[in-house]
Amino acid sequence: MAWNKKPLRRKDKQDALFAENARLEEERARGAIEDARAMTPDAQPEDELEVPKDTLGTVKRLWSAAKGERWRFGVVIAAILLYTGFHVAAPAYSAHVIDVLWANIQAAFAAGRTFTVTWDTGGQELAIYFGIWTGACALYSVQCFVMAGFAEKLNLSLRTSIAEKLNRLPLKFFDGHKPGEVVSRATNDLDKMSEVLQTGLLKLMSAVGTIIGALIMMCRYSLLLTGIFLVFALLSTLVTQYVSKQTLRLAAERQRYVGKLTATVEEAYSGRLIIKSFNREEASSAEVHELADKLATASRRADFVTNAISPLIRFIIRLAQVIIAMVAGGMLVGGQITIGVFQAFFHYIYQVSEPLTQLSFTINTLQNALASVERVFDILDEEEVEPDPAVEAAAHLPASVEGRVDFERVRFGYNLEKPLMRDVTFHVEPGQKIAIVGATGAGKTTLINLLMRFYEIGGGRIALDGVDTHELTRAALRQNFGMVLQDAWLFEGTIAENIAYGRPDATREEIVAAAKMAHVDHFVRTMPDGYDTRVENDAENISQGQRQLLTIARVILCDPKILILDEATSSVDTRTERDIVRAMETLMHGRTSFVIAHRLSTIVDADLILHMRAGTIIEQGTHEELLAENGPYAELYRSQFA
Ligand SMILES: Nc1ncnc2c1ncn2[C@@H]1O[C@H](COP(=O)(O)OP(=O)(O)OP(=O)(O)O)[C@@H](O)[C@H]1O
Repeated sequence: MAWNKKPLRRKDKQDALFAENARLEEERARGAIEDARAMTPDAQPEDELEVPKDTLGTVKRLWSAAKGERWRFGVVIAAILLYTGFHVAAPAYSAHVIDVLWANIQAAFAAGRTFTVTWDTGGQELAIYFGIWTGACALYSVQCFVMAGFAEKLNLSLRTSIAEKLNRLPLKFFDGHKPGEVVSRATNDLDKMSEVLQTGLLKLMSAVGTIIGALIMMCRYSLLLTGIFLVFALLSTLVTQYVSKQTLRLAAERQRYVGKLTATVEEAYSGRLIIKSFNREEASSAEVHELADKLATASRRADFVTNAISPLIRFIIRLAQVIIAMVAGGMLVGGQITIGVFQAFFHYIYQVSEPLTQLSFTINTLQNALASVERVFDILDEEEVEPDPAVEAAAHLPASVEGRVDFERVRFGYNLEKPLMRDVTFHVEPGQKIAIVGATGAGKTTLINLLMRFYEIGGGRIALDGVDTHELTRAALRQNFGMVLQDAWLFEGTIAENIAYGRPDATREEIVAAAKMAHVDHFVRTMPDGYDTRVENDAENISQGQRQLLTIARVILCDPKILILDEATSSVDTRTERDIVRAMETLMHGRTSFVIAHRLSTIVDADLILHMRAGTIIEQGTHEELLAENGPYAELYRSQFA
């Protein structure tokens, strides 16, 4: 079912058309809970451990998506190269500075002078050293700033592509994907990508450059010391690799519990009335407590591994430093290295070991982000609706549409293997009222879906005023229809804006006139700010019946040629129901109207009744004709009114 209709609970319970409502209600409730679960941002814990299916392909595609912004990436690379050069040069130059200072100090002591730093006795070297670090800092800021621009522009362009793509996706796509899933692609996945580009990729690139440069310098100073360091570095890398896998696994476990707990709390919140009415409060809060306990345990483990393990890695590096200090100390005493080189070597150890400890974690995060990007591309690759014909090639409806509708041998199925409609034919004259009846799942909504071209037919023809709807643009077709559904959709905005949704240029007078015709003006005036009252918090303060009246006003304002009404059968009071019926009658006057009828009593005056079963029209005619035929409709009618 394409529309999320509200459950039907009415006095005429015996109505055979709605025998399955309870089951439907249950199914819808279940669907809503599943949707809520999918809406939880962290509902896909397995994301944490995901790797891309095609790393190279995804990177290439991301690169082509960055067209127009690649220069920024070029600037980042140049800044990283220069930064790495400065960064690696600094310790080597510091060795020179210390050796110069040390030589000057010794010379001053030998001459019995007090040593002071002047431009010629080390000042010049100190100034250059300061300049190198200032340059490194400046280049670091440049790469962060430009990379942020690159990542956010890329994010924006992909997000825009998704937003445009969603408009071109067929409804079939939305039937098969939970809303939370799609929202998560456009928000979480893209945010993850830009965050990782800004931190992870940047870190990775400058880490690789620094590690290579520093190791070259270390080898130039001493192969022996570098060898000792590499043994320990290898050990710490293995530990890091193992730990980062554990961290991700534990983080995934934590996210799984966060997801479960959020869904359970949401479920308990939305079902609070039912929970209370069945006295299940204790059971409900026990479930929440149990999940909260599990979450606390999972969080404790994840935090321990994340926080307690890095001292272990540092310990391995410190051990390396102690051993290197002992060996290097011997070399210093033996005159194989200078004091400046001694301290510079330790600088390089720091420069290599810090990024090394983070390298495998950074690589995991990058892979994870690429997997997110892949999911974004998956949406962008989804099959789109058949494009509209070009405006000049499209057929045109007459300037004044009359509202004649023809279904000719229409065939359709939601999936190719399972045809639903095989041969649906009927003819509607302008201004007629057509009632569509049938048991739940008979295909009433589907008929409307096809008329509005929400789905494409598999065969046959649907015509409006004799023009094949397939040859029209969807916008040209749909502008002739007004729909009033049971699930009256209001958005966050004022009441006036909600009424004027289809005609944002409508004047206040027109809005009020429409509201009066819909019998909702009185109610609106009782609201705190009248027509300027904001509909917020899912319109909880507006009853189901009032919402429906507001949507009727919305359609009245658009003055469409053809109406589609899902008869009001929601749990509204008798007076509101009378208002709705009257408002609908006003609306139907002089227009072709399709009414999805839920009660046979309201359709006896219809010009044409389409009785549907299993996707097919099994009978059609006026009420009298169908009674005279004495078929299934007559039987149904007699079962209700006998
Ligand atoms: N989006 C969809 N994807 C796949 N199958 C669908 C979809 N919408 C409806 N169906 C199936 O098509 C058949 C007709 O459904 P439809 O919603 O048209 O019935 P209906 O007569 O409007 O029912 P109800 O009175 O309960 O609203 C049902 O078997 C339903 O399960």
